[in-house]
Amino acid sequence: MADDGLLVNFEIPQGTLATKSVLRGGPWSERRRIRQQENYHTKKRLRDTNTHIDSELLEYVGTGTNHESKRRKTSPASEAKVHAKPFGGPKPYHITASPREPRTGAVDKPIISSLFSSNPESKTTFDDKPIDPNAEPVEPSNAPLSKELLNFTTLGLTPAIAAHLTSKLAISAPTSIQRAAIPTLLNSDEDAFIQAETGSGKTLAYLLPIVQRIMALSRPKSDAEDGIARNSGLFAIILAPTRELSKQISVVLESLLRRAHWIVAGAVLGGESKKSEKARIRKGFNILVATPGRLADHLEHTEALDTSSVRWLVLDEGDRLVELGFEDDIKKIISKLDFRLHKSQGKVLESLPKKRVTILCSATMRTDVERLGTISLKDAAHIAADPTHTDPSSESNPNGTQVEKKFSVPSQLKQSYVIVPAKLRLVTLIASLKRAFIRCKTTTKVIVFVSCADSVDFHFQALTRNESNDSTIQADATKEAEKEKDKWRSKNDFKAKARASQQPNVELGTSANSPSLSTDSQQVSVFRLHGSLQQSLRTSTLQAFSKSSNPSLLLCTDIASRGLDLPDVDRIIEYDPAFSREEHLHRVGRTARAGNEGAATIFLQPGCEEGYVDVLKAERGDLGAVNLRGMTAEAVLRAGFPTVTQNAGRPRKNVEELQPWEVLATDFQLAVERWALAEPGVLEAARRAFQSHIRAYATHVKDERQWFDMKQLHLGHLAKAFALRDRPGSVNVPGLRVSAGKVKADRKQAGGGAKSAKKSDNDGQGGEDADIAEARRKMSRMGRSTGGASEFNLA
Ligand SMILES: Nc1ncnc2c1ncn2[C@@H]1O[C@H](COP(=O)(O)OP(=O)(O)OP(=O)(O)O)[C@@H](O)[C@H]1O
Repeated sequence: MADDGLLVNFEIPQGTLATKSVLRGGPWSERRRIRQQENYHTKKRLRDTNTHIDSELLEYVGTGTNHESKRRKTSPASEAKVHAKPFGGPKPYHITASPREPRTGAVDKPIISSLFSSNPESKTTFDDKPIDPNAEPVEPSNAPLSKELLNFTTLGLTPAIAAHLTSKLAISAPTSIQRAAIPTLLNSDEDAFIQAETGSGKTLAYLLPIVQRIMALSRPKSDAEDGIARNSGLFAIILAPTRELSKQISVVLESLLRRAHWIVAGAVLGGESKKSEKARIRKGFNILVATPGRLADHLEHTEALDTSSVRWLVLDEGDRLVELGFEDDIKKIISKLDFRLHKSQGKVLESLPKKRVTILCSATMRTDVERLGTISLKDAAHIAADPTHTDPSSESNPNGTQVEKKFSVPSQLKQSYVIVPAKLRLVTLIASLKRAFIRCKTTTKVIVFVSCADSVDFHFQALTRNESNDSTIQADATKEAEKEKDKWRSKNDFKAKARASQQPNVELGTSANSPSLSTDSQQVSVFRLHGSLQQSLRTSTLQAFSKSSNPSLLLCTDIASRGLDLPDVDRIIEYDPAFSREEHLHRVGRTARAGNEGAATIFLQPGCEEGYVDVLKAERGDLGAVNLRGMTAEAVLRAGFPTVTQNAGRPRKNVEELQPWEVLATDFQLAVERWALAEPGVLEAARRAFQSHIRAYATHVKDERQWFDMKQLHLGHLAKAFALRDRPGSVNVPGLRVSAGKVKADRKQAGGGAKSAKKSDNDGQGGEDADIAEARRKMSRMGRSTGGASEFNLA
């Protein structure tokens, strides 16, 4: 029926695993002979059931070596449980090995447990109502408006710029936020706070008025003649939190300036040589895009950087700027700009604002943005996409402007949540990716968000592993298990720890093909991205993902959640839920941009995490009935691991060859587990990922810990999702890949929400510390000591 690797769906005849009789009396050699005979017959009976049981499992459930059976106090039958209540489907029986408490002095043995047993039940009731195919499609909320009704010239842009937008950028009508922002920024010198949902075109909303007003400063009389030059002064500074986002803004700006080649824009982003940046600054820029740290540095040390004529300071992704700890840099920048403007006594430049205008941009609104507003804005206008859309929770910010607390996802986004027991997470992820790539006819791009860099690396390896080695690995499984035992024996060896910490990572590229997701007719490429990669790699990886003509998957941390405008992304999978609701909104906002369609799926575990479904429902309001669906893991697995008859693309096979989805999923899981066991580098990556994942889990913002509660995590089950057969308590990977300073910044970055939650805590002690302490407690229970990996590899 099945090959060697399968361990589910076989029936165990009564008495197969009967308890052994206890032998007393007689010579010891006779007792030993009888026990050996009994072992032999037990093995034979199991073989005679006409089923194939995974050999590793067989050994584990009690027919292993004499050494093992001698060592055990409990009988084999008491360790093997026969579960008559499987996960969904017909009622096959599963044999699972129940985890045992570690014995002092004994070598821990790997645990192989069935995927489909002992899983917690979901309390969520799923709406089985099929989607009405004739239902009216939902109007996109971030799409351009009808060009018959409105175009850019009616908003006050010059015909030349409007024509350039149409011919070079294929943009002919403004979006709602552009309709609201462009006239205000063209005609007034007030500070502004631009708030609109993801993918609504906020970048052009502030760039277009700035470019037009600089172009109007001194137009060239003819095409042959230039107006202002690059050394005429720096008029606008745009700050963005990440280098990726700054680069992206630079690209959009450059494309606009093709219409005004005499205006020169540049970028100082860090990660490049300061010397070459200084040389470019000396030549002069009219518009500068920068990351705050690098700009503050240049303002301090580069004399040639003259900011006396700066008339715009744009803070893009304001909340992220604060979250990443740039508040002090921004204060420094603002005070330097104020001082130099004061010294120049505000040179009058016709068409430019009389004073410096600060524009703060964000898709979400929270305390961080309000604080940044207090630092940077004065009497700011609040520009929202739809001014009629006010929320009862709106309140005044410290500048007296009305701010909208409510923020939602683009209306056309199709959202779903899957309730997945911890053990099934990996196979369900694979199933949902297989489904996404097989279903699509054209190039599709999927982004999978996970909580930490180590988890990105492990899943990248798992998805790109060479499956053709699986059979060799299976044949060598016993040998590898022995090797593994040796490694476990030496795990307390200091030298081994030191060696491991010196080479914590296998050499990994940032892109590769995925045999697990590819089919005969289409290759799927996988990319990985996180903050621990070198900047040049990050840039090239993003470019390669954007330009890839294959169906592609980007595995990443929240480093890719903000502002990035990657083309053709059709699906977001939040494999690990975001640390805060705002972050979740930014993540799902990488799809369904500018009126395009998109889908987003979040993985939640049964138990307290299911409470998050209400947050999703509240987020969608009335549209939830159409655009929010709940699914069981079983439904996703059935779709992703289809039996032969379900798989319409392949020729129909004999009935005997049909394999249920549970078997295919188990097959996949066992293959990944064996692969991890067989390769020491991979095993370490899996353990590291598991460890970092748990630590990262503790950084959910305080308000959301009712749904993401460390105490309710089942570590043993979770370990299976990282292909580990280890007892959680024995996972203790020493060594950190990032420096302490970087980790501090990373924690700030990824746990920013937690940080703000802590601030809002009245007693200031707050849940963050308590939860991190809980993570530590859990980890120390897991590993007795945290073994140097005392921080999160989050970035
Ligand atoms: N008027 C328009 N018509 C069509 N497409 C547009 C228009 N304005 C912007 N876009 C496109 O919409 C996409 C999203 O724009 P942008 O990155 O500025 O969104 P955003 O609001 O800043 O999103 P986020 O909050 O995620 O950063 C870009 O690909 C951009 O080219």
